[in-house]
Amino acid sequence: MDRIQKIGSHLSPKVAVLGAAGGIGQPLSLLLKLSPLIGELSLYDVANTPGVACDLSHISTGVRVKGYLGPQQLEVALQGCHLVIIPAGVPRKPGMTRDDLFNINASIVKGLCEAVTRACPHAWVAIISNPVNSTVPIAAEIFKRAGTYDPAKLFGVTTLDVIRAETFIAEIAGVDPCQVHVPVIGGHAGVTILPVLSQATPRIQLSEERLKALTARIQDAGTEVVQAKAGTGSATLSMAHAAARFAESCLRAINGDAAVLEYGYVDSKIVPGLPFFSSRFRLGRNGVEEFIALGPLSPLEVKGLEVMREELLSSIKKGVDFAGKQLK
Ligand SMILES: NC(=O)C1=CN([C@@H]2O[C@H](COP(=O)(O)OP(=O)(O)OC[C@H]3O[C@@H](n4cnc5c(N)ncnc54)[C@H](O)[C@@H]3O)[C@@H](O)[C@H]2O)C=CC1
Ligand SMILES: O=C([O-])CC(=O)C(=O)O
Repeated sequence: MDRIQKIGSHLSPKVAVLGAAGGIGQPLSLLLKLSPLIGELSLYDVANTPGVACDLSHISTGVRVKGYLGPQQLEVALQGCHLVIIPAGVPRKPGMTRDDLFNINASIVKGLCEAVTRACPHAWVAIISNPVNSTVPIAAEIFKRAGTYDPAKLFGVTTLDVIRAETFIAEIAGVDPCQVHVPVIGGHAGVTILPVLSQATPRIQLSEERLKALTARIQDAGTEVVQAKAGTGSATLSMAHAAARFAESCLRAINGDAAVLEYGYVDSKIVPGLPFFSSRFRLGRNGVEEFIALGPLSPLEVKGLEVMREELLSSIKKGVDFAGKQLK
């Protein structure tokens, strides 16, 4: 009886993927369809969602799948959602920075977040669309203006940086990536991505030159994929896995697990002067419930934190200014 009540008291969360028919959206939706933590999957895009939803709906798991197409169906798609994941927007081509995507993706994220304020104002929102360093501050401004902002429930997804750092360190250390833990802090673009290699477990002993090279590889890993894909897009499969891992953490917390540790780019006071910052936190039912201190940084990492400051701050300001102009 006790067990039945416990199970019965759990939610069967409804999760929306906005941009569900895209390069990230499709494999992410597939992974979410396989999740035991989800009751309903709401797939929204401006193209091709009926086909993606129909295809996924034939997979024999308990997750109900519905597809929604075009702006007139957006708020219907969002009704009752507990978690909204946003990979909508254009990806990079070789030679572009993530910031080059701002002009198109800022408006897309703004429009989607406005719909969230009307249809599911209490949902957790996880933003994948680049430039994450700016799109998350845009979302925050939209939510503030609507009076629905809960800083504990808005995230930029930086899990891919953590996954890459785990993978590259595992290669060097010759261990299973599952055994690696490494903090990756800051933001999600170039020098704003700061792997804290001095805190990696298992400990890695590398010369300063090799530490710098490993740091640079983690910072430039997105570009490595963009170049390998040669004009057809950026990371999609590894990103889908990363977003599914992040979503699982959110869903565990939504369902009452108060001991979930994650990384994400959030409204933060952890580094004075940087109002959005990615670091480790503990999730609970209410979202981010506790920030984990950064811990001791090596001289190289202290320098990395200083080097990122200007770029991260200017990306945050760009997002806030954009939202301010749009909302006038
Ligand atoms: N945070 C991260 O670590 C990462 C972020 N990204 C970013 O994710 C975004 C998506 O990348 P991909 O899936 O590869 O691009 P994609 O072009 O394959 O897919 C994007 C999807 O968004 C849809 N879309 C466009 N406007 C929309 C709107 N207003 N409402 C709903 N859907 C809309 C498109 O129809 C398309 O299906 C890009 O901005 C990319 O830079 C990519 C990899 C990692
Ligand atoms: O590099 C890109 O444009 C996509 C991205 O954010 C990543 O792969 O980390």
